[in-house]
Amino acid sequence: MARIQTFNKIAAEGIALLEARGHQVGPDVHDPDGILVRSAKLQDITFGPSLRGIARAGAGVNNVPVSRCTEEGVVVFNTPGSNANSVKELVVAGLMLSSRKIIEGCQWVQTLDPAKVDVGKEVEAGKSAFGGPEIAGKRLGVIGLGAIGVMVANAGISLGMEVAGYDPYLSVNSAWGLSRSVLRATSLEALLADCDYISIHVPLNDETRGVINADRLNKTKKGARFLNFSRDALVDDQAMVKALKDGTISTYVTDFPTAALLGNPGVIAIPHLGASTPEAETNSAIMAAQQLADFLEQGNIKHSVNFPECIMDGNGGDRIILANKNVPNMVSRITTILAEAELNISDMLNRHRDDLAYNIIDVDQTISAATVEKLQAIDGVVMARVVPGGAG
Ligand SMILES: NC(=O)c1ccc[n+]([C@@H]2O[C@H](COP(=O)([O-])OP(=O)(O)OC[C@H]3O[C@@H](n4cnc5c(N)ncnc54)[C@H](O)[C@@H]3O)[C@@H](O)[C@H]2O)c1
Ligand SMILES: O=C(O)CC[C@@H](O)C(=O)O
Repeated sequence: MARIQTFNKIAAEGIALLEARGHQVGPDVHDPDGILVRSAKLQDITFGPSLRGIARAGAGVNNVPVSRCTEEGVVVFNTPGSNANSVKELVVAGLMLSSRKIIEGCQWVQTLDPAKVDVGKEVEAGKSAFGGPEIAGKRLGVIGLGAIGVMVANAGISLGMEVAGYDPYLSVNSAWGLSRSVLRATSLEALLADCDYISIHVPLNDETRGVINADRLNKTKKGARFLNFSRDALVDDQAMVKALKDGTISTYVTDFPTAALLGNPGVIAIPHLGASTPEAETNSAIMAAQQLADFLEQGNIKHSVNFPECIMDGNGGDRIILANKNVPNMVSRITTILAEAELNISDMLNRHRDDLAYNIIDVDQTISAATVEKLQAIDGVVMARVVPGGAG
């Protein structure tokens, strides 16, 4: 049984999955082995020595201190694609909202006083103030063609738009999913200069922070509509406000309102609703719970953002999981200690990602605490634990 602390409200299906597997789950769980989180910021939280894994029910992990987790041997998971359709649908709504003055028009209708005016007549007389162009035939630029970007690009094609995409790290999987009609933008600047509607779908990291800045906005097509359903800090807010004022950007639709944006004409601020559908919340919670449970119970790693993917079927005996710096001679030092403890290795898997290696080792005998301590003491070992019967 593992102890799993929840941050945020996690969909009941994910909690039920963990409880059905015998784990204790809830917001008040102390000394957790695992954490299940949505958007709560974990940066300021000190993790206890028992913590082994953090599962983010969602795509973005900028609320998790991933580098610190890696140093402490804590595996961080996310749930790629689990909420992509939910975001795509809201982006489609955002395209319409940015084009047609639907929000202003609805707000105006509510101001009409039926005691004083004929509402039907007033609507017909006043509606011309709220017109806006169709999106069909216009050009949509999609920055980042991952789970969400591919769906948005394909939706744009279905809606009769010309679509251009920009993603220097496009995966083979995304390429397979992308409509053949989507054009390839040769650079971010080319996409910005050429598109009437621009939607950004990249993770927030050191490379992408502030990627939409004053310089790039200056090169953006006059009057473009910009949609940000990814993260606030991708866009320089002050530069965006200036671009809205001088007409470079006609509408900024964002799922991440900030103080600097509120009250500025042309801003459509949505309260982070991209993943707020029952379907997405359920998908994300189940996927996060499943991945965390598989790791805590068996040491298997799927969809981690800091550890390599590593999955091995077991043989019913004890299993040791071990993370180490990816330097020469580590495997021989590990296996020497196991041999000295007269443990017979029945199966072993070693995978690496960047500077980190991860091992799953199944043995025929029971592993003692003393052996684990010797493994942990090897210079370069970040984490070593036994998963009792984990190879079962
Ligand atoms: N509004 C919401 O509720 C909501 C929900 C889900 C995800 N998100 C945000 O959307 C982001 C994307 O989600 P996803 O599921 O599509 O992720 P993903 O990992 O499937 O796709 C991200 C894509 O961005 C590309 N990319 C990375 N750096 C880039 C760069 N510098 N320029 C261009 N492309 C770059 C990657 O190659 C990848 O294809 C998440 O990181 C998260 O921040 C928001
Ligand atoms: O949990 C949410 O509501 C939002 C999740 C979203 O921002 C994500 O990155 O997946």
